[in-house]
Amino acid sequence: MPRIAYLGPSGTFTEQATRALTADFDAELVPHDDVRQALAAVRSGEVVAAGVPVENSVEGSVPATMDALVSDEPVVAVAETVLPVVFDVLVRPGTRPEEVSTVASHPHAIAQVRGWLEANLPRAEVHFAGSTAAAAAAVRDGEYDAAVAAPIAVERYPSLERLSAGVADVRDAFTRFLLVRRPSPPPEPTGADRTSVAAVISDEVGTLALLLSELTLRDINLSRIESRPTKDRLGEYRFFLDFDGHVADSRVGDALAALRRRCSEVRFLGSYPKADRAPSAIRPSASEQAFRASARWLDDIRAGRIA
Ligand SMILES: O=C(O)C(=O)Cc1ccccc1
Repeated sequence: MPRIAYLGPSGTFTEQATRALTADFDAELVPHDDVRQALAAVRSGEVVAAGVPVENSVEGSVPATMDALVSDEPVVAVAETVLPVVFDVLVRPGTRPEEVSTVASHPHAIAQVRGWLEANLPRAEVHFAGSTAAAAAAVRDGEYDAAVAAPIAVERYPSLERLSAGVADVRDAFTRFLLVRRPSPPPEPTGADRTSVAAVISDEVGTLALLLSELTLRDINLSRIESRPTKDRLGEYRFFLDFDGHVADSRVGDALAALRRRCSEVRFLGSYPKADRAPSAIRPSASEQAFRASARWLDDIRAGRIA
């Protein structure tokens, strides 16, 4: 049975997402304390893949995941899923709100319940944990008084109870998760795919604008752009781009080759079916057919076949 790592311990949103991402086959899910360790297990071959949180509709990207994706040996995403995110606030049985002096969770969870905490636990000191379930385990162990956790956590930590359920400052928040593995041929194109890359650009006038133009010119819809310092030099940034299309699509392959020429470093982070399965709208001039026809036309010219 394939072993698949996830950001644990048991009871995280990432566990829920990883179960959804591996629903089609039997897998043994292995919790890891942070994303870096989960990806290290992928890189070493200890597991075949890992489920990791990547971005949230309220709080944006998960920086630990961005950094872990581009450090060390290459890894690629092969699938994504999106989960709605609402939280439970868990306490040891009998704890009353006025007795809660510390509350812990993953930074992304805390960011999404700040308003609720101010209104309901205004005196509680906030602590960050490696994951929502790590916070629940710490409450069980008496380290903190309350945890902001995923709805599945109360089943995994039966010695805790809900102080409040369905907590979220912003209704309809979603988090996107990726299933990541060692490089292998990407999944077949579906017509509704996403491609992720990380590119380091040189510190010259207009480089970012030119990079983006390479996508625009080919009708490629950008769904995310995020920068993180390369950590090598002050002012040097790596841009994480997610855009519609599959590396097997001519327009995407063409754009990737252009990025490779323009950037000092480009890391391909995968082409995989979009969770919403929504096909992207492409003008006829950027269709596969148009790209292939124009390539044939050029080949003909080069071979002296001019009609
Ligand atoms: O800690 C978790 O449960 C995670 O999976 C990370 C996370 C945190 C907050 C919202 C979504 C995912």
